[in-house]
Amino acid sequence: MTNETEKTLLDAVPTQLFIGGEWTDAAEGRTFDVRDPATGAVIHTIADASPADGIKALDAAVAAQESWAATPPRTRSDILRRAFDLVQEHKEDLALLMTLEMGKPLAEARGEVGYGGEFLRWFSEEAVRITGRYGLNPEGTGRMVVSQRPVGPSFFITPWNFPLAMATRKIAPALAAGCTVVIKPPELTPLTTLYFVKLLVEAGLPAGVVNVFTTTSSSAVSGPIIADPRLRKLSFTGSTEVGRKLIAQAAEGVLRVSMELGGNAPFVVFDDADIDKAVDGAMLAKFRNIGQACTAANRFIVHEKVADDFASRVAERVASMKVGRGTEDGVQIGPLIDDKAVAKAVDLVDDAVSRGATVLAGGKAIEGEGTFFEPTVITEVAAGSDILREEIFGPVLAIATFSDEDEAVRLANDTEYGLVSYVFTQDLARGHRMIDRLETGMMGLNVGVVSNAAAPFGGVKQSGVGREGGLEGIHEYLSTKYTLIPAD
Ligand SMILES: O=CCCC(=O)O
Repeated sequence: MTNETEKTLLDAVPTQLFIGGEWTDAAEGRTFDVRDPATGAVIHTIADASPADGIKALDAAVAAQESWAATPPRTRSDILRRAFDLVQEHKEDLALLMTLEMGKPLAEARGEVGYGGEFLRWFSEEAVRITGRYGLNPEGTGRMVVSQRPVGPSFFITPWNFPLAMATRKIAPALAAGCTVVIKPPELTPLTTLYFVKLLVEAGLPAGVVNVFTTTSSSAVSGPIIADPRLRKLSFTGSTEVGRKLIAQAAEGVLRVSMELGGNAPFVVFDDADIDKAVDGAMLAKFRNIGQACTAANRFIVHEKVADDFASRVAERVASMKVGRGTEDGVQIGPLIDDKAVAKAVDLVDDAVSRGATVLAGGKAIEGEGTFFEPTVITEVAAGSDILREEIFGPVLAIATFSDEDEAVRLANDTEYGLVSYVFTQDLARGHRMIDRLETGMMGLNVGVVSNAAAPFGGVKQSGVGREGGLEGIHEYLSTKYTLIPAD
């Protein structure tokens, strides 16, 4: 059941597609329900786009591309900056909306508004710093001009776990660079994007520059857009399995792609680590977003001399975590996104236990309303356990041990993923060695969260292609153009 505040907020969320600057029904007026994972109750009913609706969204983005690319960078920057201010003004609404549709605790949802909003501010600052080069060629016969052009109409498929930040992390650099956008928010958490787009319009975004469709038929609607020769760029955040298929589809049109895919982050604790800091870092790296982050620590690889101490300290913290609907005071662990996520956590824990792991805290799904799983610590996890190989995406902290640095590196790198790693050591030289030796696109050295709008977010190996955020982020939406002009 929703209360009056929640009802008023939900009533303010658009229920239609946003195409060419107009809110419009889906073909044949089709709709679908959005549910609160904490209760299973329907909280909103919104438009369910067809493939034809998707193509209309692309038509609008294509029609707006030339004028948006020609819009002065300062104007693009000002719109993004106003959008940042509006996000701050509507912080409480956006946070509550994310908690309602995704389940994360309200305090964390507020944190996401801060994080997601920063991409708007950062790229409002980057929009006016797109530069080029000018110089004489070596022969002295020509002047070489190197400039940056917007890539063109871009299609975004965003995930359910960070409903605001994953949208702003893609939309803001695209707009800053002069690209128009079609975005498909996730079926499970579409409301935040719809609400955010209302704010973009209020910030002065011209018609057709951002177009949104919501749908229950993701591949059927996305496929024709990706196959359309007018599209220039595809950006996706989600699983490696889906990303691989999208890359294959994008290859047909030789599209630029940015892929932020799965992770299997190692969290390595050396015997010289400050254990208090390692425990604090572990709580963040594991339980942020109820463990449902691609950056979540997946494998705790702890030196055998400190493993018992580390395990008992995290287990004590975990046992006292409050579980409940994210809107309740003091809740640290909300529901998982759906039944499948709960079943996966159950299977991974059962498999590890059947191979000899010990449960120190939690360990089970919570019976009753909603999709809750107890925050869990398991230790003595044996090599070969599924939990060391698969992305958990839930509040389960699994500990295995090592005896020397080479073994720690071997275990940490023993995965096809390479998004982020976490290392705890007080030995500076060892920390530097780990930066070189761990095969990940990002690393936290004595810290449990690395995400920041000013930092290049992305992975190596099967964790993806490209970087979002930082100085690098805008270049995903720019292509380099070289022009030669005779010198005389
Ligand atoms: O789950 C992916 C995004 C996580 C983050 O931006 O910190």
